Amino acid sequence: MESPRQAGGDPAETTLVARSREVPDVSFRAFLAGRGAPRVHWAAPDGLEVVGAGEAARLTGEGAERFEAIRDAAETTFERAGMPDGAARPRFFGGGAFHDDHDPAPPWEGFPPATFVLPRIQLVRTDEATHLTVARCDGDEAALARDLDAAAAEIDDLPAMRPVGEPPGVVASRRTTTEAEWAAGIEAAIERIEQGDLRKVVLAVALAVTLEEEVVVSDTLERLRRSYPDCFRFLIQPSDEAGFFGVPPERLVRLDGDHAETEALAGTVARGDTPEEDAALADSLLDSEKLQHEQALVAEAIEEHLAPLGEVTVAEQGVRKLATVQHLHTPIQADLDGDAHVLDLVDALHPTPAVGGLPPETAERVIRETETFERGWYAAPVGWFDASGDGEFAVGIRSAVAGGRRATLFAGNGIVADSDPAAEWEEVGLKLEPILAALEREN
Ligand SMILES: C=C(O[C@H]1C=CC=C(C(=O)O)[C@@H]1O)C(=O)O
Repeated sequence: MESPRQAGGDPAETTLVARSREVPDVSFRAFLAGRGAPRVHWAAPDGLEVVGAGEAARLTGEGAERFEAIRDAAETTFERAGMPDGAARPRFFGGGAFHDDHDPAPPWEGFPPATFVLPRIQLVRTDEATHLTVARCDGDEAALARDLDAAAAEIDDLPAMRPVGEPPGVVASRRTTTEAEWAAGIEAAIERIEQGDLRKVVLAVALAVTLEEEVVVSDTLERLRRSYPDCFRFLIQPSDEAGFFGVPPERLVRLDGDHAETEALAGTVARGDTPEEDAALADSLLDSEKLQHEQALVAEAIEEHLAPLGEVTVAEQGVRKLATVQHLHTPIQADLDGDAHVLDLVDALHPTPAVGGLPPETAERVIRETETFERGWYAAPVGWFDASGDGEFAVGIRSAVAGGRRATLFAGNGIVADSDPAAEWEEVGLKLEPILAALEREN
């Protein structure tokens, strides 16, 4: 495995310093628009919203131990740091690819198997206040004080609101898998399930979209806020060429001290056109043996992975309603026995059978053999961690990678013994629809 790298040199030889101050609330998209890559945007359903730009430190890892290596390097980076705490504390933002041996070929240029950036400038909004935090990795406190003054002056000049521009418009869109290939893949997976060497696999499609004009990814994300109000929103933009963004309804894990929260989200039906139809569809979701099985495998696997780490509590199952689909949803919590870093939990949980399958190794092999596109960071962990190892990660679904006049959207479905290829083809369409709509112009 390649060892993790840090901008500015070896983590052991850098001194991270950071400083913060409260600032007036400004438009986070205006902040992003005025700065080059790398850029990040993170918004969680609990109200935390962060934008960051520039790179005080970057950690990159490869191979099966990519997250462990990043955790170790981050601990060294933070060891000698003098830093703000509370909401304004510096955070590393990033994630990894679905497969740990990912090769960053197009459209994934700039997205290695795992990478995290600690931004030079970070703006954090909570329910209470907005804070500006600046960071450097050369230990130069005097320069840091000047950075903070300069960044605060720039923030002062930003507008409180920024209108969302026109969508780029869609010229053409094409699934990179034909319906016949899709059906053949599903039938082959079902055969393996019937033979007994596979229990479930999540197979996905990519939708390649050609845009009329260059996409402004942060505006696209803002448009999606309306269709996905209670979801995560993220943007990871390592270069000006491409940004990975999404509105995942699914938390991979959140760690706060020794308390971890996650969830099993799987099993899908459409939304109804009327409240009655919607409720009937929700009932059919709850009553479906197939969909209950699909989700139970996810809940059981999560429980199994967390059980050795502490006491696990599984809450009651409910229905999670989104713009075009509704899912079975079970919140899961764990009170951990020992000290853990959120990246340890990411490592233990990814990929859950909501995006991979069971047994995990067989499912990953089937995914590689069947899918006709590169998953890249789709369906993989994306989020942040701080100096104490706390953090939060979403599962990078309901997502796309976009830059210039090109976007690639992704969506996948859990396949079990009684899956029907035609119904599954339609279901991926429902999952792709909101992001596609955020790129389209109204006629
Ligand atoms: C893999 C995806 O969704 C997962 C999460 C919820 C429901 C799913 C399903 O019903 O198949 C998937 O497991 C995706 O949106 O790309």
